[in-house]
Amino acid sequence: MKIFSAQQIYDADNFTITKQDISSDILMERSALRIFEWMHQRLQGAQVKIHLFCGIGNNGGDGIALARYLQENGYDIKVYVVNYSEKRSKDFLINLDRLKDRKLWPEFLDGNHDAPKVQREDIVVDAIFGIGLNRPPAPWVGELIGHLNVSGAFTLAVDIPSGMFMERIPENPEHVIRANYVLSFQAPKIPFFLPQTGIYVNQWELLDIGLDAEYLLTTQTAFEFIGKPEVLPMYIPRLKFTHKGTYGHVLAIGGSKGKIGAIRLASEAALTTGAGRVTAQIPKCGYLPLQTSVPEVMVEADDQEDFLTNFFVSDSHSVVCLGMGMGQEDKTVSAFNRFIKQYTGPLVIDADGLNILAKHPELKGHLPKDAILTPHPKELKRLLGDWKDDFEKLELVKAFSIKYKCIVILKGAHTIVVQGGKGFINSTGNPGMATAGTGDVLAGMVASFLAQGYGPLQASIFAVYLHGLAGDLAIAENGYEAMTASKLIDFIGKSFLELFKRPEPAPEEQQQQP
Ligand SMILES: NC(=O)C1=CN([C@@H]2O[C@H](COP(=O)(O)OP(=O)(O)OC[C@H]3O[C@@H](n4cnc5c(N)ncnc54)[C@H](O)[C@@H]3O)[C@@H](O)[C@H]2O)[C@@H](O)CC1
Ligand SMILES: Nc1ncnc2c1ncn2[C@@H]1O[C@H](COP(=O)(O)OP(=O)(O)O)[C@@H](O)[C@H]1O
Ligand SMILES: [K+]
Repeated sequence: MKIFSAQQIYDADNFTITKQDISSDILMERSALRIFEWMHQRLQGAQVKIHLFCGIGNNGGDGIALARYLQENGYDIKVYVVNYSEKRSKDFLINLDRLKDRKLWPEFLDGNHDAPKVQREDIVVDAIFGIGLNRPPAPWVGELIGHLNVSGAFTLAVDIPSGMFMERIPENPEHVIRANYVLSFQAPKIPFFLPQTGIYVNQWELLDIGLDAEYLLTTQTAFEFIGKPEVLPMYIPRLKFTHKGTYGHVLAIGGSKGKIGAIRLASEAALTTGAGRVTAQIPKCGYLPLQTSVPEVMVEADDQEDFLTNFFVSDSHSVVCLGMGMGQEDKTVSAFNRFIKQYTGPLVIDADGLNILAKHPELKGHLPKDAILTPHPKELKRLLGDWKDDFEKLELVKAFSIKYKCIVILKGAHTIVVQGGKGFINSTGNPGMATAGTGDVLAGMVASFLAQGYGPLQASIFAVYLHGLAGDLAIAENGYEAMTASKLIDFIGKSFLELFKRPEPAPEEQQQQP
């Protein structure tokens, strides 16, 4: 699913208005009606107090139009106009007049009076600012937002929480609505997925307001949101007359004394994701433990007891996945140095592989084309240096990916796969996965898909999605706290099966079946 910029949304509006030959207030009417339907379906006429805080732009206009629907259907509402500017939008004014025609007079707030009282059991509709916010709210508006946040009332944000920018972080973190629910028009917005701004969005849902399908389909976006519909077509079915040679050979290089488990997790994950064969190259101390714990993995031990001193890659290996638990001993760094200068095949670099790259920036130029790097935020910082905020971080990653022609899997609550100027934002996963070793599992899964013939971008996106899905299935059985990386591997199989599940048919469809 595409994630549009604010400008692209405005363009989509204009395109739709011209093509459908409608006036702009029709789009506002559709927006308000969709929100009303959503609320009415849940509230069923309940007499809970609904406070609508409306700005003076189109977001406010949506709120004002919604108030009309709520009033017509007998809801107990109170409408406030947050009068932060004299530049009221045309469609806001049209809807304000329609409201007044119904003898509904909003209370105008200008910061000179106490903020309205809102009880815990009330509902707040936040329609103060939408995607048009371009500077921090005036202090009194910010304080009003803060006041609503502490009220404890259920807060439903229209399109985007007020105070949230589309392209930067807020200056005052208290001056952004903390929405229980965001009803966003047509497409999700990028700040919903970044750690610094996603905190304001508890849950979100999309409402279709009928923006032009051709525009939506043909417009290229900087980001995409990855769900099942995007991932399913990537799947390569396994054919009958295939054999283990068909599914590639992953060489997992890493491990050091006390960290052999990292290689175990990556190798086992690679096998469980479908690689034909997996070989682990590890220091001697891990030979017996690895052989006995995962008998399917072939093990090649280094001469050194506690760390790696040599990487041996042959033509039989289709993919190299390295760095997990590897350490950064001088001789390991030298081995990495020799390897990266001559290896040109498919490559996944994780953990200490990334740390070595960060300490020896001259080696970055030797990355093979389409190498896949899987940093968590700390590893990324070592690699790229610091950034101002999450938006700048994304720009830095994009620039890095373009410069080194590599793919960066930026791990987090919403992992983002970056290739060139484009980011693919993952939809699966949960905080239960914030536990040691889950990143090693991901590295093994990416390598596995590469070995099976998936393209580098597809392997990255597919692995990230399935890894999160396995996490979601695992917590459904184990809860968040008891989740471990090993359990995650146990759910890789089920996550494939989940992928192929069809949605339950609706009751009427069931009846029609013979
Ligand atoms: N295609 C869509 O998604 C549609 C969106 N609509 C609504 O339109 C909204 C965008 O409306 P607008 O562009 O009018 O913008 P907003 O309603 O978000 O903001 C109002 C206006 O105030 C000004 N402003 C920005 N920051 C300010 C600040 N800190 N203090 C004072 N004034 C400030 C700007 O000029 C801005 O246009 C969307 O979020 C959505 O709610 C719908 O009405 C129609 C269709
Ligand atoms: N809050 C979260 N929600 C979803 N996924 C998460 C969350 N925290 C961590 N993860 C996922 O767990 C993995 C952790 O990787 P990493 O930090 O490298 O762990 P390790 O180095 O211990 O293997 C990543 O894939 C990340 O996306
Ligand atoms: K809003």
